[in-house]
Amino acid sequence: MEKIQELFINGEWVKPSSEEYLNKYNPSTGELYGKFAAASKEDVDRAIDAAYDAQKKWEKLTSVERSKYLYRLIDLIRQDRESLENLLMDEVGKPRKEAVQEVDGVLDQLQYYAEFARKITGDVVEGTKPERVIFQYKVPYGVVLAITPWNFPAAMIARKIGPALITGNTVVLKPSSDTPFVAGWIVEKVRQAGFPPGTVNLITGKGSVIGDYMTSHKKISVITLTGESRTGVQVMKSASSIMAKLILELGGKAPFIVWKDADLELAAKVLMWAKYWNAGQSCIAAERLYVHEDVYDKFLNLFIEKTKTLKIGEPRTSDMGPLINDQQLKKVSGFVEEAVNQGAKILYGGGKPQLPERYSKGFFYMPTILTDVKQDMRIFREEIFGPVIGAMKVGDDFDEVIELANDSDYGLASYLFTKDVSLAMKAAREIKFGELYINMPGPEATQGYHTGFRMSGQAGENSRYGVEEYVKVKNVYIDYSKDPTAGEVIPPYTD
Ligand SMILES: NC(=O)C1=CN([C@@H]2O[C@H](COP(=O)(O)OP(=O)(O)OC[C@H]3O[C@@H](n4cnc5c(N)ncnc54)[C@H](OP(=O)(O)O)[C@@H]3O)[C@@H](O)[C@H]2O)C=CC1
Ligand SMILES: O=C(O)[C@H](O)CO
Repeated sequence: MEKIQELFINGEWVKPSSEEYLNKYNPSTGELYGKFAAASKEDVDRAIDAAYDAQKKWEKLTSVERSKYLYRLIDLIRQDRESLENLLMDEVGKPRKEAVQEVDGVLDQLQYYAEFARKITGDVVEGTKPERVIFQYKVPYGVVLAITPWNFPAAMIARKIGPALITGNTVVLKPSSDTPFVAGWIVEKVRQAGFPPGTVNLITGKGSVIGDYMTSHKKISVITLTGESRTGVQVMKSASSIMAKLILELGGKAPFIVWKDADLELAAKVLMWAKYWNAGQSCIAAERLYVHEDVYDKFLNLFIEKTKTLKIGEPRTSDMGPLINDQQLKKVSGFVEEAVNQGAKILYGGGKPQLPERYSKGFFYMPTILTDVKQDMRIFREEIFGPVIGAMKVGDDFDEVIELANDSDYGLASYLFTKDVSLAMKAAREIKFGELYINMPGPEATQGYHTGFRMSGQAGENSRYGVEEYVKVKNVYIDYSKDPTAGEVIPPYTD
């Protein structure tokens, strides 16, 4: 039976008022996978109105009462996790192990935020006189517009609705048009968990069509977007008209630095994760390889040998699946062609893999390694978001390597492999990236603050800092003396 994803507004599954639906294609086969609702502006208004009205009641619950809904949601997801794993393999093309890992991440994040009950505390600060006091309350903003990407579609939703809900905000969720069914699956669990109507609403549809309307809607107080940097720029422009609080988790261009004293086996193994996890479709993926000249050839040969062991194909029986859609496939192959035209050389991969007929129309691309890449090539400047990496040989000047790493419009994740503690601490100080992984793989931990410099976004998610992004500090001043104006400078001043 054809899969259809409807909208979820004020506690009910509803059809789009336009009766219009958009197509979603299976990335492994290129075949039509299902259809999802194309919400109209009227649908958006109804969803935001529902969230706005529900929020007034939701914030009056205690955080413990709100957390009980989250714990019920966690149980419902855990009980039915296999169907979400299957959906991630089908809708995103994720290999089984990564689908299991993502559902673990959903549960871990929701648990982390539910445990913030009773921990969202304000302050009581002394006033300017003995009988004055200032109460600093941490209060919810109101309605949160959560806009999510397709690459970790379930985990990115959990990372937004978790902190938004526990702090007393309500949510309108706009998922990627590449993963509407994962979003629908999670929202159905929200419904089963008994969240009050309007607490969480689902609006599907093209961001390019309804995005500006949603992000300039007067009843929206917070916009949390995970997506491309150019989308973040567009959202900033549109949201400026309502001065919404922005949480922007955007693109990455992670440098992966292998120093002359590195454990090469460890670095190569970690690079297998940092480059091929989710077929390289990750904001923290290694996107630029800088290897010390003394170990360059040895390390690249080691990495190529490991890359050759990867099984490419359909998600349930392979190590690496397809890219998400045909547009991404064209974009990734374009980076490789352009780099070769500019003088880079392909050491391994390039082009589509040979696959059985059923998958021949899937959006697959070979793991690809290039050498002789230059710092000014587009493959080193812009986010590839695929299983492709260019390598550059670097000399013995570590300051220069830090400069090369920081020379990027992006500043999210970075990686360094060295046994020299002083070099590692120097990089920790001088690298201008939100995350530096030293001699280890990622991904970011729920208790780590996931944030980036420059075009990688602003504010951040996860950790207690991520929770604080969803509350505003409200200051209430009280003077309980007999004469609150005693000694104050109050006109008139002249007799
Ligand atoms: N920093 C981080 O933590 C992470 C960052 N990312 C980044 O996300 C990107 C990949 O995700 P992808 O989904 O392709 O990113 P996109 O920017 O294409 O889309 C992200 C979301 O924004 C929506 N959108 C698109 N245009 C607008 C608009 N004008 N107004 C409002 N919303 C809009 C999209 O809807 P629609 O699909 O309908 O276009 C989608 O829901 C990569 O750049 C990656 O680095 C991914 C994961 C984590
Ligand atoms: O890297 C990403 O794309 C997400 O933050 C998952 O780690």
